Amino acid sequence: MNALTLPDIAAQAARQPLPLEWVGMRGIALPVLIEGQRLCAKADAGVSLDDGEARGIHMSRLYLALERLETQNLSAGLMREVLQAFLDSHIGLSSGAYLNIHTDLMLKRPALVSPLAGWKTYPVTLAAHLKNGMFHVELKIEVPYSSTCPCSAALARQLIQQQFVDDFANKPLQHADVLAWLGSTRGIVATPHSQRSTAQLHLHLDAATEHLSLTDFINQAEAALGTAVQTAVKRADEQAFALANGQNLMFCEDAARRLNLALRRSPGIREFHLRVIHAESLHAHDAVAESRWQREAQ
Ligand SMILES: Nc1nc2c(ncn2[C@@H]2O[C@H](COP(=O)(O)OP(=O)(O)OP(=O)(O)O)[C@@H](O)[C@H]2O)c(=O)[nH]1
Repeated sequence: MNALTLPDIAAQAARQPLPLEWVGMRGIALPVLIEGQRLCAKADAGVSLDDGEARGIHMSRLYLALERLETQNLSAGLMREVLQAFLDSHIGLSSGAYLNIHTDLMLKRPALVSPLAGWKTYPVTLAAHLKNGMFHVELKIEVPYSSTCPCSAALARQLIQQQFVDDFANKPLQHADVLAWLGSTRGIVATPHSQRSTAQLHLHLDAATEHLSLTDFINQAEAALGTAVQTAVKRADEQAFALANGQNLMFCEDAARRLNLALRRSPGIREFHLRVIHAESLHAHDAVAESRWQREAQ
């Protein structure tokens, strides 16, 4: 039997004629290049099946069109090229093409004070579609950070004041005594609660953006929050981190507002939806805030 005699079920007529919105493959293993970094990714590739009479799409054509993602830096333009290849290989069958790339971006981050550095991963999804000639690309990034509760900090300060009143009642204040007291556990009888938190950024990018810098978006988000989680840490770094947390006390609402204001200044974004999740240590549930923004039409 040769290739010409292989049965081609996809070319048959559908038994139950009906168009389908999305047909393709999910979770295709694929090495991709992002900002020069070779990353292990999973791709979802699909097209619409507009011709309800057609039995099936041609999965292998979508699969093979992904090949160019192995050798070229991932960009909006490259994703558009791949989507166009999906459509070109499904003329008469499909008017919409879809491509999602899921990966973990790895960034080496310096310590706050010491000359150390270490790696952090940031889950990333790039989702693009090309439909009736309209191209659309979105980027989802998760950024971990630390948040310290401002209310808890104020309550702790009040207890520290009360302890000071108790310990120094009716005593003349001596600089050395106060300094020693501040350095003792009595000088910090209560501590505010803080928690590892996550910002989920869902960015709708300008379709014309050629240079896609995920690192820039992550850096902007971390700078706005001021309390990025650390990698390699010595005591000097931990002390600097404690200071950063003390200087950036935040409810989830504060974090959402900070990110909103930073991202709307960021070039290349035309719309976003963000969610911050504070995995509370005070509660067994999370504190969550969401925010949206859309650039006004010019
Ligand atoms: N459409 C479709 N194909 C599937 C599915 N599951 C597995 N396949 C297989 O995917 C393989 C590739 O499909 P095609 O791209 O049409 O393969 P082909 O006919 O050899 O390639 P072309 O000549 O380019 O059409 C076939 O062997 C299908 O049986 C499915 O659920 N739907």
